[in-house]
Amino acid sequence: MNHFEIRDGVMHAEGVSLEAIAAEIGTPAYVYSAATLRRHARVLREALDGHAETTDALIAFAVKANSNLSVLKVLAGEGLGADTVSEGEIRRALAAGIAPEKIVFSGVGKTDTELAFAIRTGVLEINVESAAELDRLIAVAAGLGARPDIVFRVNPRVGSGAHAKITTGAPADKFGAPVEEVMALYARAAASNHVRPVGLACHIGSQITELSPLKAAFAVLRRMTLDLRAQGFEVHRLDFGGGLGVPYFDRPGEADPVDYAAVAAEAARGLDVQLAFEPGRMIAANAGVLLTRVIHVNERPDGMRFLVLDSAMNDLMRPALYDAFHDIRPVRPREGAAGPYDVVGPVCETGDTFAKDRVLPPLEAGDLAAFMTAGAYGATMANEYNSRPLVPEVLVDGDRWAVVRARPSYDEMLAREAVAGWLIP
Ligand SMILES: Cc1ncc(COP(=O)(O)O)c(C=O)c1O
Ligand SMILES: N[C@@H](CCCC[NH3+])C(=O)O
Repeated sequence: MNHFEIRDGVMHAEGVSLEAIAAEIGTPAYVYSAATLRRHARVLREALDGHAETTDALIAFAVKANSNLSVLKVLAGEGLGADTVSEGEIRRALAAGIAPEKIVFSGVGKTDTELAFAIRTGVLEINVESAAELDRLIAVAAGLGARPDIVFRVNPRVGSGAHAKITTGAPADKFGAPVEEVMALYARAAASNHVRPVGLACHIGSQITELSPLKAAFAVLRRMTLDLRAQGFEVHRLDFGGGLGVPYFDRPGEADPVDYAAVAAEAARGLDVQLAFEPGRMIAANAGVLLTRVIHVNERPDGMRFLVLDSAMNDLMRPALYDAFHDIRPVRPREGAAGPYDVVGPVCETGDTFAKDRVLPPLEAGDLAAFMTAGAYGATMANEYNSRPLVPEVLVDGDRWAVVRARPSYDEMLAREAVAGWLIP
């Protein structure tokens, strides 16, 4: 079921008209559907419940995809944990009521301060990505008299994802340690009194629409588990990462969570391990839209036709960064023939182009439109370039809605800065 649909001629998020939201808080604004978030969490949980190996798996939502406290709270209510990559994300997960035992701490460059924070918090596991990090973690844990559980993130040499900038498992990617290195690091960690190696992790990329690369990566972890056990090491946790793709409506084919669960279950068969998954996009992407208004249509004598929106690359960076496709739909569709537009924002960059030659239904100055599939890596990647105030976020839940991140006023934006004392006469 789609929770963003046209009713009485206007697009609604669940029971709330997007026109009503725009009238009250202005545009641009992200709007999330709590029902869609819950549905996606349940779809994955039910798929995992289909196999003995995956039934008790931890679903740790990748906070980087959408870190809004209300979104995390909705997902915490569904029993999800959190995959985090910074102290800030751990703090967000905790603030949303996610228990430390459901928090995974990943990332290629965790600082000593962040590692100490994670240890003191008592997170489920720290995913170690390199020899350099292992050494620092051992020193930090020794200083605290602690012995955290760690999992090694393997770079399985299987890269996948919709764009070169979002693969993470190819040999030259900065993520994870090569298989042979992990085998050596595992022994080094097991010999330390300050970390306890308990398993392996991988995450090979994002917006993955075919299961074969995931299957290959999971098979690497399976083989390593058997090899490590044969050497007498304990391996009881496997973290299969995230990466599952979603429909962006430009091309067919997202991976089916039921098939995904089957692939994961097969890889873990007979291993008697505790599994974790770190989905981000799959949970949040289609649970959000970016609501925007047409500033004007610039029809030039040279034939170019620009649809100039009040949202820009600073609000939704994916098209500029990855040439990503986002479906653009009128909030109140008009009668008339569709036609091509170059869809742009007001930021002073040629790259501030959402789509070129996109055939869209008629749109006029003042009309509202929605970027679909914007609930993941939208608001979290937004910034204030061109001194455009940070885009606000709204959560809809049935007939209720609330602003869950307010648009800063210009005064608030300026108040974060200061003029150095010596510059004031
Ligand atoms: C370690 C890790 N886990 C999980 C994710 C979430 O990925 P996705 O949103 O594609 O599911 C990411 C981001 O790609 C990641 O780097
Ligand atoms: N931010 C990216 C995906 C990277 C995921 C994080 N490793 C996107 O919007 O598609």
